[in-house]
Amino acid sequence: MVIIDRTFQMMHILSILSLLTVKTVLVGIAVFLLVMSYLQRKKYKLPPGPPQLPILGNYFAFRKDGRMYAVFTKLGKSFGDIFTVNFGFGNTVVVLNSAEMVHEAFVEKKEIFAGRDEMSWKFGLFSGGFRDIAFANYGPVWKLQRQMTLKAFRTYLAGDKLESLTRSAFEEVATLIEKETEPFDIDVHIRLLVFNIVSRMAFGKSYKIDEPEFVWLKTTVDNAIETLFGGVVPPDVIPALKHFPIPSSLKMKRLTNDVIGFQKTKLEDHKINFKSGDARDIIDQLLLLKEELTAESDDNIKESLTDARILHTLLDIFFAGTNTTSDTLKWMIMYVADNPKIQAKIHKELDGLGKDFDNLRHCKSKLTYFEAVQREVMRMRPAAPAGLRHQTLCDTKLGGYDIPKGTLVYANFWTIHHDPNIWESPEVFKPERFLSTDGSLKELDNKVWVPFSSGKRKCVGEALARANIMMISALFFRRFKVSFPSGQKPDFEPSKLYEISCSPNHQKIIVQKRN
Ligand code: HEM
Repeated sequence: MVIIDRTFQMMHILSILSLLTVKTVLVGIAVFLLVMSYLQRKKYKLPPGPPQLPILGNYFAFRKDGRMYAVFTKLGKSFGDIFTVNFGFGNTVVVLNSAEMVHEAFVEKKEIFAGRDEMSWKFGLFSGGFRDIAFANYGPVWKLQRQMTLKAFRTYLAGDKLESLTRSAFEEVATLIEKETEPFDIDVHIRLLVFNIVSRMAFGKSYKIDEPEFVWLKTTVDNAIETLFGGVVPPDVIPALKHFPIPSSLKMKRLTNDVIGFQKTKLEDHKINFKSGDARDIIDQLLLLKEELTAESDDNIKESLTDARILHTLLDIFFAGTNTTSDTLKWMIMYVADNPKIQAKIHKELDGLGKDFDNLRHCKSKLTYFEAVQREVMRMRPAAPAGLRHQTLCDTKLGGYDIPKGTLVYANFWTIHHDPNIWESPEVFKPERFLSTDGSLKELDNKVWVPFSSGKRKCVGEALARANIMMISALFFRRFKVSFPSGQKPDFEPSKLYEISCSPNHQKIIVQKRN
């Protein structure tokens, strides 16, 4: 009896102690963060920002509207071109909120602002320990990996490979669209089309609309984007928590294992049938480049295309390349549907190509109005309106403020694209703003038109994305005419579901085959 009593007493004391420990740890963290932030503010002249709660920072500002760029834009009205904001749990970032500030940081000080945050547990997990392009820090291996990937992309851009696979992927999806006799949501068709182009390019496979692998891939890409960018996971606040079975961390791990497993099968299949002289797709191109690098004596060069790096480059292509391209195409369809005069001009220009339409990649100079429409869509609705976060690689200054080494930085491209000091009536869809009075295209000002960002970290897929968007939309508008059902108000408000992307809400559209 005495032993049982003692045991109960011990258990009671232990449970009180464990409660105290958790409380003490939390209070300790709060005090530590406050002291650190006070000391940092004293030592440096940091950009201003909204008042912050202890631990939670400005967490509640982001709870109301999940869209990061929208919150940045709102804060920018009070704090100007450069400010500091805290997502919570010490996750502080500096936001660049004007064309001047982004240009100074990403272009004039490009080497300093080219870093990525290698402390993040979730980005590290997803990128296999930062072995990809998007999350890896700036350095010689990353540079080479990026160059090799661009080289592999170029094999598609240089010849007719991209156009012929785009045409065949388009034909399959156009047949499905033609079957739609009632107004419908075109989301799944556009995504199927883009997935099929990207997956044919990456590993030579295309899908049917109801094929389980396609449905899985589409859902997984959405889930991964949501999980990766949807708030803080506990191990990113306290690294030791990565060893604990916390639901959000487990979800992240499961998802990562699933996508890595998927790409691994594709890579292993390719290795079995790989022939040096006959590169079938991007995996083969990368394997070929890897073979060439094996003879190199420089370890950095060899390291830039290990199997793990090829695998994670493929993941980047899917995660950074599919939703961005589909969202841009969906916005374009919506803007054109809402502007019959613009649609008529597009049809006239495309019809005027005659036989040249069979070689779209050579028609860019004849499609000036159409190009202006694409630029205007990407200005109005940039697919990644706040890009990915950068990190400074050494102490620097920006806009008169100190930016210490290791500062996390976001650029708000949305504000630049909607700045009335740069664009006349920025909320009006007006492709003509990109044209001279004689109808020729104005030179693009890459300081103010930045859907793909700028500097060292500029989107690696820009050329591929722009070629894809041009060809898919040319094929689409040559074949179809679009409109909104009468009485239905088009919804141009970007979805509030996504933190870093700018996606249209689901809505119905009428698509008619032209004569
Ligand atoms: C309309 C389509 C697209 C838009 C608007 C877009 C936009 C962007 C933006 C804003 C960034 C962040 C740059 C920064 O951190 O400063 C980015 C990065 C990236 N994008 Fe894209 N992107 C598009 C399509 C693609 C495609 C098709 C691919 C691949 C095939 C791709 C691959 C990447 C990669 C790998 C990165 C990381 C680059 C790095 O960290 O060096 N993107 N993109």
